[in-house]
Amino acid sequence: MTAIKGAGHVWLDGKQVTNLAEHAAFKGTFQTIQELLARIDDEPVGYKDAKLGKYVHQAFSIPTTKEQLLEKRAAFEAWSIQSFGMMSRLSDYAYALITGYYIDREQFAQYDATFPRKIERYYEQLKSERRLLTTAIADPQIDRSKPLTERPEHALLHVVEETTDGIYVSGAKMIATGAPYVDDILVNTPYSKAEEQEKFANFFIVSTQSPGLEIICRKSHAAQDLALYPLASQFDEMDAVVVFNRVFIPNDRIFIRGNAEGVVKAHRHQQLNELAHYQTVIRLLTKLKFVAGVTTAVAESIRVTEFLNVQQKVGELYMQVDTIEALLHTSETNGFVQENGVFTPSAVQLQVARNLGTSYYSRAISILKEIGAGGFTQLPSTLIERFEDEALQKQLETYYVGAASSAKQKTALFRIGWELVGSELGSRHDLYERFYTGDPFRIQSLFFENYDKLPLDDYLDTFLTKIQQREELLL
Ligand SMILES: Cc1cc2nc3c(=O)[nH]c(=O)nc-3n(C[C@H](O)[C@H](O)[C@H](O)COP(=O)(O)OP(=O)(O)OC[C@H]3O[C@@H](n4cnc5c(N)ncnc54)[C@H](O)[C@@H]3O)c2cc1C
Repeated sequence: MTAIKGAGHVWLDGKQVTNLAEHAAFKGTFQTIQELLARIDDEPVGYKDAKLGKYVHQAFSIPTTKEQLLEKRAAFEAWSIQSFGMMSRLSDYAYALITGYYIDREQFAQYDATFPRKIERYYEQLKSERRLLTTAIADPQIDRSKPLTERPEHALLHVVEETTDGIYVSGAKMIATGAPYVDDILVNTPYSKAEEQEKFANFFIVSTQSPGLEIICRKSHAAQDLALYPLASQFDEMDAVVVFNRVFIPNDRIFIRGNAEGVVKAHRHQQLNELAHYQTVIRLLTKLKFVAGVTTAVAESIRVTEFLNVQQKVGELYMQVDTIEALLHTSETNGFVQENGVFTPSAVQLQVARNLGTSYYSRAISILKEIGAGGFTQLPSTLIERFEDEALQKQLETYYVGAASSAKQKTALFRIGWELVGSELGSRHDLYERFYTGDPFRIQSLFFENYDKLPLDDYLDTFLTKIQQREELLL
């Protein structure tokens, strides 16, 4: 079994956590990741790599046909179903990202001649060692109104010393989801800074064991009791700020060094990487199905399914699921073999799905809240069977019973609902789905920028020509 090492310097509640596997805030998720990793040894999550002679994650496969792409889908689905879509930054996303860079490696040689060789080596290492990887792109929120050139040096991650073996960097990055659990973090910057750009324009991968690298965790949303907190006890993937105090990055992990255009290109590549987005959309779909399933069960448990307004709301959740499913399906059907021989899902539908996801999830949670209503706060603070008074237990069973389910079944269901709509973990997921893919406002403008507008122009021309022809006829 692959052992998770976790990061070196992890800070929670002002204290350094030395043993993640045993710490209450990390234990459950640690176990979950361990179980997911074990599945790489089998299909559909893993495939046998011919060169290595062992199973590696499907995220690393390079599809040349639609069938091979669908094998990837099965792997992404298997991991996300096991975690109900609640673990968003499992390394399959980052694996797909690196696979995308690996496929297009020659494109980046113009920004750094060493890129192809280094990414090739890292891709092989990641695949073979089953290293865990996450990403950290955004700089800390200090004063977003200031143009980059006016931001203080500490606000942007920068090089403080260069040696023949690598660079020392200082500064911070927000946010790296899953940082305490991973071996490496991919660090880039989404823009170019005109002045002294070499200092700021670096794309590298840092080991979480690096001296000077501090992982500053947000408050833990994890819980211990599986029966009371089925989600928080297994799936708090944690988010963290990463502080760099003169962290050494060796040359072989610096993919683009001091090239402003190159780092922006690499960031755009992340924003447009179909294989990585394929994973995110599959994960989103799983999560929306989960919420739709919980909402249906909640509605049925109190039999409000008879009311039209409830039917309409739950129906909206099914439409969300079917819309994302249809987009995913179309991206596969419209997929094509690129010049480099790689079968790629069509990008537009994946981007639409990602963008819809930023508002769909909060809408789904809002619907679940409206349907479960007061039922989510009527839950006793512990399980009915844990009450010390047996007579009261019996009595509560009659009050908490559902229309067609026992009190035990119904309260267990509402506990999941509460975790989604009312817990800290639930709020974090709402925030995550709005922002994980970047600022939705700016991502949508990127969509505008990249959209093929020509067919729309052609349509308009057709209409205008028709009007003109009619006008001429009427003359
Ligand atoms: C739970 C969670 C987990 C995350 N995990 C990761 C991760 O693992 N890896 C990673 O790289 N990132 C991660 N992110 C970060 C994510 O990429 C950013 O949140 C996202 O890019 C938005 O940036 P920001 O949070 O700095 O918001 P800001 O950029 O500060 O935006 C705040 C508000 O101001 C507006 N605004 C700011 N600047 C402009 C501008 N120039 N023009 C117009 N409007 C503007 C925005 O529209 C927004 O409404 C995560 C975020 C969350 C919430």
